[in-house]
Amino acid sequence: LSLDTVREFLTREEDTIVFSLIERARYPLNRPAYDPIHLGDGAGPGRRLNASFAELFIRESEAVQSKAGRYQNLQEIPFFAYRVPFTLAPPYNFTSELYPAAAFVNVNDAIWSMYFNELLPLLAKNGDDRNYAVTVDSDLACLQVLSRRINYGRYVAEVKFRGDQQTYTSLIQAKDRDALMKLLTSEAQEDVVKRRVEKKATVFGQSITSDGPIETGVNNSSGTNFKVDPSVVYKLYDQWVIPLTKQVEVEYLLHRLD
Ligand SMILES: C=C(O[C@@H]1C=C(C(=O)O)C=C[C@H]1O)C(=O)O
Repeated sequence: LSLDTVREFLTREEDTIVFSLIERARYPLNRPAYDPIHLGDGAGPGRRLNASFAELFIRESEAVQSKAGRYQNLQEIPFFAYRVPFTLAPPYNFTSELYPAAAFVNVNDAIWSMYFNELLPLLAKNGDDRNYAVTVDSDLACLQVLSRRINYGRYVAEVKFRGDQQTYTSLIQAKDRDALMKLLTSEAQEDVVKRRVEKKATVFGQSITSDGPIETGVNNSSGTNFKVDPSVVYKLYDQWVIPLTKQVEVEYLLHRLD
């Protein structure tokens, strides 16, 4: 584990993030999939479940993946807690570079509300095609990769801690969040990441034909001809992905000496 290898991991996740956003952007907003489910035949008051179709779909999907051992790998953190035994696959002992007492740190609740309340309205056009299962399956793919990328801040923090144990130790002992945040921040690196991910959205989001040049998109600065608006991807990183990753880094460090 080195700063180069953790940054390579984050760079590769950008590809998965851009493609998962492209998939979600194929479908309209499909609002009813996110409203609390109303059971009943319309004759009586019915029964209002305290969950939406999206939430039930994600919970059930995660439960299957939990049984299959997905969350044995500490890189993966579910949005819901499961007590289902891990029974669908042969046991495999994942090793982890994380400090055990800090490995639990995650910001999945913040990712969940950011995704549904802020990002989704920017990604999907208004409309309802009733294609709810494939739509929320694409939401799940987005949520899983965003969670993996952002909560990977634990690994980034571990590397930074090992690289400068003395300075980090005194700031952790002083519980000085602001100084920790400042020490782990690299504005130059953040700028590289944001510009690269925006460029990936312009490259991956073009329509490819067998003949003729690839559309460069230079005349499409509004983003309307791309499968996902590159400026939305830039904004996603600028406002949410990077700040949340750094929040994970700080929280992890605060538990690094527990
Ligand atoms: C992840 C890192 O830590 C911080 C967060 C970054 C990010 O989320 O992309 C980039 C630079 C740092 O400010 C890093 O240094 O690579």
